[in-house]
Amino acid sequence: MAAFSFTLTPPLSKPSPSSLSWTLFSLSSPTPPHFPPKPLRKTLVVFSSLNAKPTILVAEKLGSAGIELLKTFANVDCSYDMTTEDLCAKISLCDALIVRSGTKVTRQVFESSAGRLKVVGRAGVGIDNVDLAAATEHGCLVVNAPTANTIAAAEHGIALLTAMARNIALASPAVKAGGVLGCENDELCYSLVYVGTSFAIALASVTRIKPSQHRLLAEGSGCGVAADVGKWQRSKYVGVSLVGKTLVLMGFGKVGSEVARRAKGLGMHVIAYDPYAPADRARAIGVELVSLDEAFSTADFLSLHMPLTATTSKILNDYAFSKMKKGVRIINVARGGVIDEEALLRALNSGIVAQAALDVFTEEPPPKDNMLVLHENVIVTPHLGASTFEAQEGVAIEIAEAVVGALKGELAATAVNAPMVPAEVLAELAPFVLLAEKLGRLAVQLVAGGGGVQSVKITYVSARGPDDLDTRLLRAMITKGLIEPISSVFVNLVNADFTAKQRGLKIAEERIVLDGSPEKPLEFIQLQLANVESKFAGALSDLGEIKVQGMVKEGLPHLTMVGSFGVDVSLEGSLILCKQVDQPGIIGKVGSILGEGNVNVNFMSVGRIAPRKQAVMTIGVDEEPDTETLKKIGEIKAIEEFVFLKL
Ligand SMILES: NC(=O)c1ccc[n+]([C@@H]2O[C@H](COP(=O)([O-])OP(=O)(O)OC[C@H]3O[C@@H](n4cnc5c(N)ncnc54)[C@H](O)[C@@H]3O)[C@@H](O)[C@H]2O)c1
Ligand SMILES: O=C(O)[C@H](O)COP(=O)(O)O
Repeated sequence: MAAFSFTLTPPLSKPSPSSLSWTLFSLSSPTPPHFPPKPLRKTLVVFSSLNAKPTILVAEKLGSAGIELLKTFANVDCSYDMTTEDLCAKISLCDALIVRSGTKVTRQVFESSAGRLKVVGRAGVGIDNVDLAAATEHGCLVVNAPTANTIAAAEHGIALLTAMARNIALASPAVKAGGVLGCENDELCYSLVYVGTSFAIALASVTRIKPSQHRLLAEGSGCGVAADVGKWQRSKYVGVSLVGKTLVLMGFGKVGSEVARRAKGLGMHVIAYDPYAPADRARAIGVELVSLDEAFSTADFLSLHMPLTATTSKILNDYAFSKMKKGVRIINVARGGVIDEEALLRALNSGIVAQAALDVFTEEPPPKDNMLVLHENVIVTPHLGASTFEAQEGVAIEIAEAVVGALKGELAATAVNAPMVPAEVLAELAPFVLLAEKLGRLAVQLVAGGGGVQSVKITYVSARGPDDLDTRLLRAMITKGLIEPISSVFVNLVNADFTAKQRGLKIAEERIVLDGSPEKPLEFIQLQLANVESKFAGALSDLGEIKVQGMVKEGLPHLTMVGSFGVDVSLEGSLILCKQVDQPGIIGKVGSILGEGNVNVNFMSVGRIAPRKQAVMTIGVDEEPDTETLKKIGEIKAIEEFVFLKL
């Protein structure tokens, strides 16, 4: 009697949290997610909607062009000024969320989304208001709009620099209060902080105060503005020149570089501290990259252009100020948190820092009694760096395209928490991506016990050098294939590595370079699962590991090896693996049983050690055979074991 086993488990389709679900490939027809689309599309992470439009929640004001673009694809809910509670309440009804810097997208938001939120779009650069770890853990892609507000931010940096150097923010309201608005006894007086049009800064605050309160307020707050209203004080507002002065840029990325170009045009000597910036890019702009100590000790003006990270947090602190020249001037259009605000206040009061111009604050808006904001040598704007009409329209379009693209499953070029794979690389890798997932699905179903695997070795064999093959996508798809069939989690490119780690799945990758034509990115992929029992002994290698191997033929994934048996079957539909003693008539017998069961065979191949010795027969089937049909196959005498696998 033949020993046989067959599996109708585990279930491969999972309940979706809503009618909208994510798969890794777009569905061209409403077939179950485990059936691959044909032809394969160039997609990474795909939002598949069988019948409903996705819903996009826009939580902060976005340029109209972006909103219009979103509306062509989705239901758009523009709800501004929501509390955290409001946001958490709404989010489980939304597939995507778009924010600027004013909304904190916390872990609570992802948890409240109950798996529905698939894309967060940050309409701007800084993503410090999005909990990226939580997004990744929830398989939510985060995209940003990193380029459209660069120039606006750089212009704002220059505006603050020049406005500060020439006391414009202080002088302008003083003149206006006396000469334009008037400042009569007991009349209410408006104090406008206005930076000249030539520097593209508009208003900051409007304060209604009585003249009798001016001096009091000024003395109490340390702010010179109110006390000086109505005065034509030409000697008080003498500034400092920029030409020949050293401007230090902390962070030499997109904004930093644009500030550098402009500052050089003003005749400044520009140097930068940025350990990650390429020296040749700096040289091309005529900027020298210097050490942190040199940056601190040589600056006449120091302008911040780095992201807020654990390393940059409070990078300007007491130590930093102690290294600076007396009279240094600070500009911050990056993030409030890169400055230790209390240390800056001390440095201003001690005279080390002569002036500061701040667009961003640790807490936004800053509390009313924030002593930095009130300091007479500090000028402020309410996070206006990106706020030009042009930048906001650009950002809105950039983020709308990114979010819609991500929901459609297109490559997210501005993904923040997933690998960005260039489109041409993706196009080439697409069939291998499908192969990788199929091999993972197949391998895990060969494991006895349903407990999954603890370690997998992936071998990529290619004629290309190891540096020419980006395996992140392939690894993610193998992980998806290994984990999804035995769990209820959805794995995608965003959360694959995290999910593997969380489940204790160790992944070792090896690349073998073959002689041959490097036209194809890969010859084949092999998976080996160690320390597991198999429900199909024929899949074990000589070393006792489950081993499967596949390649792409004519654009389609093929299984080419099971254990030590060479086979060749297209990885479509489902698969029956039979181990038998090679002899005439077996293929016919299995074929007729399947025919009787109305199961269509799409591929068949036999791999054998030698004629009349043990062989593995692989049969690709379009339909799932019923239990009776499988039982009949198992009863064929020559068949030692067999397994049915859903791909
Ligand atoms: N105020 C605004 O409205 C506004 C507008 C746009 C950008 N920003 C902020 O400006 C900053 C820069 O934006 P970007 O578009 O130029 O970003 P970017 O990524 O192009 O550049 C950031 C640069 O900082 C460098 N950097 C990172 N860590 C560093 C460290 N420890 N020390 C020195 N340099 C470091 C990076 O190497 C990179 O070159 C970000 O914080 C962004 O959020 C603010
Ligand atoms: O990081 C950014 O892009 C800027 O800080 C702009 O932020 P905002 O979108 O809130 O203006």
